[in-house]
Amino acid sequence: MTQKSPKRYTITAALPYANGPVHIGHLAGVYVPADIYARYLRSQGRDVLFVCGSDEHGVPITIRAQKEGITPQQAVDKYHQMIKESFSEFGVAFDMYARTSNATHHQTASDFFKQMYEQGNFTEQVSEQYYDQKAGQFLADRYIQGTCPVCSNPNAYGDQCENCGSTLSPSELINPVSMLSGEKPVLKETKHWYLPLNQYETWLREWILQGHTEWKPNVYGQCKSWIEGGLQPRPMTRDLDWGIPVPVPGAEGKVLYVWFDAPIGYISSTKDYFKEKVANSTGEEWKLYWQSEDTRLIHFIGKDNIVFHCIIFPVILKAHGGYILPDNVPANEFLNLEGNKISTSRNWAVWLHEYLQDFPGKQDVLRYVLCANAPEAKDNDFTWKDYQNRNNNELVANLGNFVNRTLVLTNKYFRSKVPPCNQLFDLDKEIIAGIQEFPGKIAASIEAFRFREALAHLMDFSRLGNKYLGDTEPWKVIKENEARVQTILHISLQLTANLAIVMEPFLPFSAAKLNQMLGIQPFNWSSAGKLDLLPIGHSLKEAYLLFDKIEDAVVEAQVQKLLDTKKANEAANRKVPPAKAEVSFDDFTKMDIRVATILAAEAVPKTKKLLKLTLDTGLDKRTVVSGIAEHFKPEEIIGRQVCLLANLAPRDIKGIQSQGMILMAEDRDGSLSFINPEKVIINGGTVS
Ligand SMILES: Nc1ncnc2c1ncn2[C@@H]1O[C@H](COP(=O)(O)OP(=O)(O)OP(=O)(O)O)[C@@H](O)[C@H]1O
Ligand SMILES: [Zn+2]
Repeated sequence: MTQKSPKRYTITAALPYANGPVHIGHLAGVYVPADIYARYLRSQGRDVLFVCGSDEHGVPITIRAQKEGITPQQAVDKYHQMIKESFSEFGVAFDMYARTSNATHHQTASDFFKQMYEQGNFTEQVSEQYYDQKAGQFLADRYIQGTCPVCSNPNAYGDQCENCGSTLSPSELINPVSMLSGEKPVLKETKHWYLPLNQYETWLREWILQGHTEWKPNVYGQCKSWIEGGLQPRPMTRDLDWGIPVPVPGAEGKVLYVWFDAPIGYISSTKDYFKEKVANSTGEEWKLYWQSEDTRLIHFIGKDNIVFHCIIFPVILKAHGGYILPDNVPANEFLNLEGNKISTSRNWAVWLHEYLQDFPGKQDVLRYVLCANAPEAKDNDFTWKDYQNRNNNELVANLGNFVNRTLVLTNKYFRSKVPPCNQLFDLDKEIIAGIQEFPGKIAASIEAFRFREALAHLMDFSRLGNKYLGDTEPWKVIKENEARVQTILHISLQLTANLAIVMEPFLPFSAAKLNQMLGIQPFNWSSAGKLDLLPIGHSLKEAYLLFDKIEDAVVEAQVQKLLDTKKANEAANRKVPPAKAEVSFDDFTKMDIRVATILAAEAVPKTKKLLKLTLDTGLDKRTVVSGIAEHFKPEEIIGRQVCLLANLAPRDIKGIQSQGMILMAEDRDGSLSFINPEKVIINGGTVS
């Protein structure tokens, strides 16, 4: 049950997997909402610990390392550093960003497992698994390739066929082959430790289905379908050499399942925080954030992590004992990019580190767009056009415009000193009521994890300010009634100072700039709604624009980058042409294929594709017209040896008689390559 006023908050954001950089899907799904929530609670003066770190174990890391010819540790070092830096530059204000390959985590996860083992929380089960005798190693599903039983794709993996999308198990693959050695793997018995989820079904029903009806419908619905679908025991160990060794007898060569150790990473990260960042830590403070009933634990994740955070990790915590359980898991659905699923392997993403490079100083624009369009209830699409529109029409035209007009007019009429508030009319009282009400509305939406709604209220708050200036027209009134303008700008300035408070969780960089222009130290949320944040006579600092317009060319360049990716992907996916019908050996021997040398080459006038070649075939000198002009310049190919189909019936091409055809191979991108002997052969040498 949600506690009304917890003493402290532990906020976790999904551990990013360290086999690639962070993209906008991760940000919109997890890190932007988590950061807004943590910043908001801090501004409320609550005791908050916001932890994250890199998830560095598991099979995909070992596969990537093998592909790149480096060790798994080198692979995770590279991405951990990159992810950590880009989060920090983007303003994600973690208290701690740790990593699961470090000593604190290994110890914590290992102790966790050991205690559960000793308490008898696991069941042991022996099963047959594929084993590579040459490599001396059991094979994770991803390490086995074979023919898909569904579509006959020869390169299906042990867990999945990427051609037809079928979920597979290794035993279903036809002709399985180990990706480590290329050998045929054998079945061998292996023992694993299972978490008997089925034994927790009644408890999960009570705890979630009855006790947490307030969870988001997408989260509650997924939990319900998992629980009602019948929970099965899940192995918590793997046969692998990268990870945390299973700390029990008879488990040599086995490591903890990555989804056993990763969520414990939140606890290790908390320990690291006190160890590394708090002077004179007793080493015990982390317990308050994980074991004290008056702490509220919130997990921010994307939808594919729901089962791990709502079912498996809570069962682990419950079985271990002594830990609090998540109070809420406000998981988001997925963000897509320009109509397609974001994908690291297909490079279909806007990468955070590239965005930071391409759009320096524009962290808040991306934070704004990702929150305004967050996939809170259903999958959503990011487009560059929408990014540009939201910047130009909302941040520039609404928020930036109001702040700028207020500051510029105050400078112009009152030499940047906060003017007094004089007689109030109904119009002014409405705005004052707005200043008093909006912060509470925004807060309520944030507390309910409705970040899009909160941001919409924030923009309405600023819109109220713009409307006020539009309705009162201080630039006209100044000529006859300076006292009236004093009041208008006084109220507008108080609204601006309030905006700086409520903006901070969403747009921290802009809030800091605004505070600086206002010449004030940041106020916290308890001051929001007040009408005297800026004292009369207080001097403002120089004003500049909070947001700039983004031009078409800038977003077009980003769209072009994606189009280039699409092209490259299409080329990479181009299939080899299907096999032709069978021919007899006699048919083959009818073809007279020979080595020849190009003596001369010239473009065929009025054509784009054709070159006229003169060849020495050993038998004669002859002319061949070839469609390779788009791939080779005449001067490049003179002197080359080629293979020629010499007895092809002559053909008239653009008025030139072509006597034969040279052989070319086509690559996946459509580029051509000559077929020629590996060493120089006499002209006329036969090919068979
Ligand atoms: N497109 C997306 N939209 C929303 N959330 C996402 C998206 N992609 C990943 N996430 C979430 O981000 C968090 C971290 O993701 P993780 O590092 O595990 O990558 P992933 O899910 O393997 O993504 P990818 O395959 O794109 O690298 C997870 O909670 C995940 O649910
Ligand atoms: Zn298939």
